[in-house]
Amino acid sequence: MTDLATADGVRLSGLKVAHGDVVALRGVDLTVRRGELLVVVGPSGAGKSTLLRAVAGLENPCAGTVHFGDREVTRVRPGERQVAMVFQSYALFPHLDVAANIAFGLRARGVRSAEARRLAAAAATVVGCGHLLARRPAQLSGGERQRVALARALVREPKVLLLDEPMSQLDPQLRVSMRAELRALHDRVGGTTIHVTHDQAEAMALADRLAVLNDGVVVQVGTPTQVWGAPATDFVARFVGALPMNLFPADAPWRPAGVRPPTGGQWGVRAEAVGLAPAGADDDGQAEVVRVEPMGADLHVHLRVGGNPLVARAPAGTVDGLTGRVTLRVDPAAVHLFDADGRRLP
Ligand SMILES: Nc1ncnc2c1ncn2[C@@H]1O[C@H](COP(=O)(O)OP(=O)(O)OP(=O)(O)O)[C@@H](O)[C@H]1O
Repeated sequence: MTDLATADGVRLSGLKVAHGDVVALRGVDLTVRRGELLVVVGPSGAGKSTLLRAVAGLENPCAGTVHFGDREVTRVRPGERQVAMVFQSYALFPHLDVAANIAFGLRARGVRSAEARRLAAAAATVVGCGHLLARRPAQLSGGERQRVALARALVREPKVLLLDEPMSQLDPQLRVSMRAELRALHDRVGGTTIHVTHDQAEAMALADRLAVLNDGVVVQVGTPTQVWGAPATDFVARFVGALPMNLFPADAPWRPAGVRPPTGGQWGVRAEAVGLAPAGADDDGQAEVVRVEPMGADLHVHLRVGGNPLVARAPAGTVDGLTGRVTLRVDPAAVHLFDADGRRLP
C-alpha cells in the first residue's frame, strides 16, 4: 500500500488548461502536502475534474507546471506518473470478477498472475471487500463497487490518489459511513489524496484542507474551520457551509449596531449566529418570519428584514411558536465584512 515513504506532495503553478475555446483552469496555484487529504469544492463547471485530470496527466496544459515532490511531471505521460484515479462511475470491467478488476492494472504492468492476485486480495482486505473477490460488478451493491474501485486504485501504490466524486452514486446514509471509512483508510495507508466532491458535509468531514475553486481559479485554501469561519470572498461565504452566509449590501436598511460595512461592500452573518427573540415594541431589528423548515435537530427560519432575505438556524424547541414579527440578535463580533470587490476585510 501507499505510505508516506513513497507518497509525493503535489504542486500546481500557474496551471492553465483549455478545452478548445473553453478555458477550464485559468492559472491555478495549489500545493497539496505530502500525506495530506485535500478536498476540492466548487460549483458545477468550476474546473474540478479538469484539475484532477491535469494532475493525472490526462490534460495537456497550455501554461504552468505540475510537480510531484521535486520532480516536474507536466509533460510526463499518465502511465509514468504513478497516480491512481477513482471515477464517479467506478469504471469497473463488467466481464471480470472483483479480483481480476483489482489486479488489472498490475497485470497490464507485467506483474505475474499469481502475484497480482495476491496483491489484489491484500488491497481488497484493506478496503473491506476481501470476501467479494469472486463476484462480478453486477453482483455488487453501490458501496461494494466503490470499495472495489478504491482497492484497484490503491493496489498500484500510487504516489498520488485522485478521487472524482467517488461517493456520488451512494445513498445518503451509506455516504456518511463510507466517508468515515475513507478518512480512516487515508489515515491508515497515508499517501497524498485529492478528493473532489459536491457534498458540503463530505468536504468538511473529510478534508485536512479545502481548496475552493471558482471559474478556473483557486479562491481559498485552508482547513474547513478556517474557510467556513473566515471566508476570503463573498463567493466562498455563500458557497461553503450547509447554509450560505446571509449577505447584505452596505446600504441595506438594517444592520447590527456598530457594524460599518465599506461603501459598495457587504456585511454578512452565518445563520448559526442569528439569534431570535419575541418582537419588542421599539426594536429596530425586527424581521418577519416567512417560513420555518423543521430539519430534525435544527430549524431553518426564513425571514425578511428591511426587504432582504435572511435565514436563522436555531435548535429545535428554542423558537417554538415564533410567527409574524421577531427581533434579531446579532453579535457584531460575528459579522463578516467584504469590500466592493467581494474581498474579506480583516
Ligand atoms: N471535453 C471538454 N470539451 C469542452 N469543454 C469541456 C470539456 N470538459 C470540460 N469542459 C468545460 O470545462 C469547464 C470545466 O469543466 P470541469 O468538468 O472540469 O468542471 P467541474 O467543476 O468538474 O464540473 P462538475 O462539478 O459539473 O463535474 C466547464 O465549462 C466545462 O463545460
